[in-house]
Amino acid sequence: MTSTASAPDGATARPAVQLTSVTRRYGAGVTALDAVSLALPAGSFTAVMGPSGSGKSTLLQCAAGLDRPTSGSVRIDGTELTGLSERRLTLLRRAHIGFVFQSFNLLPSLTAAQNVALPLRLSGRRPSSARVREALARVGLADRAEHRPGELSGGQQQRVAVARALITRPRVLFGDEPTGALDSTAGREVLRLLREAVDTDGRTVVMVTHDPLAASYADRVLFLVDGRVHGELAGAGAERIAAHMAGLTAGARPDAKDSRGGLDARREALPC
Ligand SMILES: Nc1ncnc2c1ncn2[C@@H]1O[C@H](COP(=O)(O)OP(=O)(O)OP(=O)(O)O)[C@@H](O)[C@H]1O
Repeated sequence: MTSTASAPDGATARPAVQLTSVTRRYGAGVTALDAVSLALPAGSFTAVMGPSGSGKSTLLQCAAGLDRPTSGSVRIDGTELTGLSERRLTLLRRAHIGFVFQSFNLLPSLTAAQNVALPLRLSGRRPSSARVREALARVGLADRAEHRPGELSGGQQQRVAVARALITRPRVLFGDEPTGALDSTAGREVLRLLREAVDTDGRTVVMVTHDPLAASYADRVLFLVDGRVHGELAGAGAERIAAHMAGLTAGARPDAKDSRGGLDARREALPC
């Protein structure tokens, strides 16, 4: 199944993320992704849901260039990832991709400011302290710049991770269960920041989640079952998303296409 959507403003644009017939096999027996095709417009927020083992993390890892598909094509903003050398792939990831993990992945010996500056330093750039301060202020942590991760709450650490992921102004921000280790208040704050990155800065966000409430922050939810895209919801609230998930895990196949009110016009399918 090819899953596509129009750009939020209705204009036809090059997708920020495009997978064409991506298959990822592990050994002979496991097909984690099975010929997945999708196109995510720039400036969109997509959530990926599905039962455990359905291939969500594999999809994210392949789309972000952290894993290589067995076959198929992955493009970020038009650049083909498959076939790039490790070095070119690393450079592309540093320049164009941000990643937020469930477990924050901050370096414990560095301050919040140093953690946020790290991606730019790894790219050989020397970030100005003003830019780092601004990134921390954006996530509400201007006064915590000199604190180390161990001195911050989980929610604060994840907000540092969001600032770190956004400081390079990436084309695409991938989140693998970014709220999975947080309480609901801290999780909402992180989701608000992701939403703001899309709405204010035009970033593209792709987030794996098990939580229907988290998924409801997205413009669109893609559902995976057995390594295949198995429908989507656009502009749906948490209840509707939860009902859809319940149908999937119960083996039912609810109507895949759904949308709500004013969002309809922005969800027209495009050729992939
Ligand atoms: N390195 C690996 N070696 C072998 N099989 C793997 C490997 N990584 C993932 N798999 C298998 O691929 C399938 C998809 O895994 P994946 O982690 O992408 O699923 P998921 O939907 O993210 O699951 P969960 O919600 O439980 O995190 C599973 O059957 C898993 O066991």
